[in-house]
Amino acid sequence: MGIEVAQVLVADRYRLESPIGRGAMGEVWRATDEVLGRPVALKLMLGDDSRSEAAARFRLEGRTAARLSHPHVVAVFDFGAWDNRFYLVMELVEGRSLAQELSAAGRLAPERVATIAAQTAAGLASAHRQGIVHRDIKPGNLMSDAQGSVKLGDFGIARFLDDPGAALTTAGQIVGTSLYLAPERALGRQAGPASDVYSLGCVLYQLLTGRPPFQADTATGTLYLHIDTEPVPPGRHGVQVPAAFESYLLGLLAKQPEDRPGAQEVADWFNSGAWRGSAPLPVPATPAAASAPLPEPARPPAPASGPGHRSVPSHRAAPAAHRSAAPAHRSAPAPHRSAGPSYRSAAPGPAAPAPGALPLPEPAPSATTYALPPAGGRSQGRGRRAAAPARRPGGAREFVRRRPRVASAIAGSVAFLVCTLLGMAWFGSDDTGRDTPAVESPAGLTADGTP
Ligand SMILES: Nc1ncnc2c1ncn2[C@@H]1O[C@H](COP(=O)(O)OP(=O)(O)OP(=O)(O)O)[C@@H](O)[C@H]1O
Repeated sequence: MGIEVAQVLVADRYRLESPIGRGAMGEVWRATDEVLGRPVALKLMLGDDSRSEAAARFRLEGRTAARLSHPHVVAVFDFGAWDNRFYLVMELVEGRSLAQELSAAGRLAPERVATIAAQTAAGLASAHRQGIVHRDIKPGNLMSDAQGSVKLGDFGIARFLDDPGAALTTAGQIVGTSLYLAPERALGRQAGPASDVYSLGCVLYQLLTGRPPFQADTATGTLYLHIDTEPVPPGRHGVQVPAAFESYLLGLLAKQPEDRPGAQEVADWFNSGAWRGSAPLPVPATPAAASAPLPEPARPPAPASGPGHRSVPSHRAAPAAHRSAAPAHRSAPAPHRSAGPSYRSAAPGPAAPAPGALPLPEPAPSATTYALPPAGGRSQGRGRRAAAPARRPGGAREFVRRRPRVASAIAGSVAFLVCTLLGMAWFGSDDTGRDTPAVESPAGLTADGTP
């Protein structure tokens, strides 16, 4: 469905020059705006069904990007229909995507990744301030211009926080790329700004190490890894990354959205140069963290498990992994961030040397829609089994810390039950008690323990 003849004039204004590339929804052309006499990028929707999801994505992308004006967001100039197809006219980014940059280099030096982090986070923060969640942060959607400046593009599956209905997500489906999908989204919850920050963390991790933090051999398996497996610290992949950079990066990958810094905070931190710090960021005490063994690498998971395997990501799953393994600051409570000191307090130090050449990373898949496995299903054992080793025993204390109200309600119920039983025992010898109706405990059990 490509344009066969170049030099086509779209909407009497945009002259198509040469194709740049093609994504799932459209083909992007280098074109000239004949009215303003400037080069532009023109995305032409594939197919001609203006009622299709692609059309909705196109409209959404136009509407979304039109709200934004930021040096690190690809500007959108125009949107319309021509020859039964929608088109979107954008700022032409003369350069390449970070996916291409990564493919060429294998992995990028910390200095470059820090610059990318600061710029992308700044672009993201501007979207978040407008109430827009991008939802598809990945290397292919980050473009680098001739000066190496990064621009965030492709708002085709973005979501307006004030208009959830605008998101192109069918109930029970998750839109995005599994390699970069935040745990809360893998669990079927709505994306928020923190979900973008998590995705950015995945991208930065991949740029530094040449591999994404989580990857199984199926998309669903990857989702489970996001939910309950701790990322391997980048340094353990043989990459020389300043300690402050590494621990901050792991903070972006916190399982709980509230434990991640905001996009503007990320931009400020990287801009400050704090990432060069040679000491890890101060963290709250989690004794097991420093010496914890490496979690199971997020690599080819074990074969599918048999019946009875719990395949549905439960909301309890994430905290279980959250409290395990390496990056201790992940367990920091939210105020840790809002007060601002910890992530930024590491003094700038000498930059680590750039890593040498390494094997090429695996190509990133394109945006995909996933359906969550049905509750109680058992077909997704592969990723789940790979994820399982990340769980650690001894979660009661952490549960109390994270869910104090639930914990105190449980404790109250138990105390009530114990008192009731003690009372029964105390007065049990009295025969008058035989006519007393059974007392029902909060747990729904009678005093003699029968339902
Ligand atoms: N404004 C732009 N300037 C220059 N190149 C662009 C621009 N927008 C997109 N491209 C390039 O055009 C190609 C296709 O982009 P497009 O956004 O359609 O798809 P994608 O992001 O690669 O995949 P998908 O949309 O399926 O996730 C990519 O190589 C991208 O880098």
